[in-house]
Amino acid sequence: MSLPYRLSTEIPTSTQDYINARFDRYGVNLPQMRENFQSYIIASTVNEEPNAPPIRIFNDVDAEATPPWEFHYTNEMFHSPDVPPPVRSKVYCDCEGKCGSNAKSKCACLKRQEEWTKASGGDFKREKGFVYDAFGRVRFAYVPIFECNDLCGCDEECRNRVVQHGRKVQVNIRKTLKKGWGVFNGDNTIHSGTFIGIYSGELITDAEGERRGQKYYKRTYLFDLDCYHLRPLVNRPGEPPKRLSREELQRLDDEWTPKYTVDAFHAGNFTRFLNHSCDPNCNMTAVYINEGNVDKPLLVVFSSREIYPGEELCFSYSGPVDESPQVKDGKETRLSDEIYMVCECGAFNCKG
Ligand SMILES: C[S@@+](CC[C@H](N)C(=O)[O-])C[C@H]1O[C@@H](n2cnc3c(N)ncnc32)[C@H](O)[C@@H]1O
Repeated sequence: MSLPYRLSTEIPTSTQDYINARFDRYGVNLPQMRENFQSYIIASTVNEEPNAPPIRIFNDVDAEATPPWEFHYTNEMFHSPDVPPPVRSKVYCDCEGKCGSNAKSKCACLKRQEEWTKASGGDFKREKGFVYDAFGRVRFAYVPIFECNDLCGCDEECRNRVVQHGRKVQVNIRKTLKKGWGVFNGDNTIHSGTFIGIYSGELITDAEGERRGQKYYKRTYLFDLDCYHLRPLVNRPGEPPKRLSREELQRLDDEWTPKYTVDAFHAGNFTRFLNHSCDPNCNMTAVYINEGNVDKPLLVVFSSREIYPGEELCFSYSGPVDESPQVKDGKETRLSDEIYMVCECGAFNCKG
């Protein structure tokens, strides 16, 4: 069963075109210009996340009024015509009220979550139940999350519905000294495991991502759907996930190429401004809601530790920080395509 979706050819451009045609007026660093950008963000997302705290824009570094008006602000995924349309997940539960997460529960969503948690190689004694705790925070990282969906019987208060309820944290977009624009925490501490935002944008094929990667100069907004949890499925499409040994996973790594990439250049939300850090406080997790195609999870940003008011939110563009470095021709290489000559994250363990 198909799901409603929008094509990348439908990305709205009228607001960007309007502002850019009047750049002499709108390019000036005045409070009014920042307010226009803030209002544009609210207007673009008010229907899907009416309770999301407003995002503010700050620049005390230079004369740029706002981030460039080069993208459509959205939390949605716009599909490139050569990416398969979304298909509805065949798994849903018939729970009433909230889904139970104990051993007696017959919840189909819980069963699927536990299968994937197990296959992802975690400590299954500790990592039982839904990934979210009673406060909607992630209990263990690097496990794909399968939320309850539109066909499930449970209510909106079910603990297995977090990303679908939208952003609750207050974040700001602020110009940094050396990394362009970045995302900063607002006035409240963000607890570890909190949902921050969906890395939304254009969903394109890996080949198109490679092509665009060659063209982008200095800045890139490309992120592969390079999900570790999908590796065991490489030779067994459509089958349930299976726990594999470390050696088997290593072997599968060689055969693995991600199929899709998210490009947040033309469309995206505040997460497109998240910079890289070698000592990150956020991570990216694969989350499924209604999508039944395991190759097409949402890339979702969660905090990975407590983040204090005013702190910059960053994640590691090279994947989990404790992942062993890739070595090619005797040299350590990075795993992703970040475009900058020198890392300016400033972390004590910065790899440069
Ligand atoms: C996804 S964008 C992040 C938002 C970007 N700062 C902006 O102003 O639009 C990625 C780009 O930000 C810059 N960047 C991110 N992290 C960086 C870092 N640690 N050091 C230097 N540049 C960084 C690079 O230009 C990179 O290609």
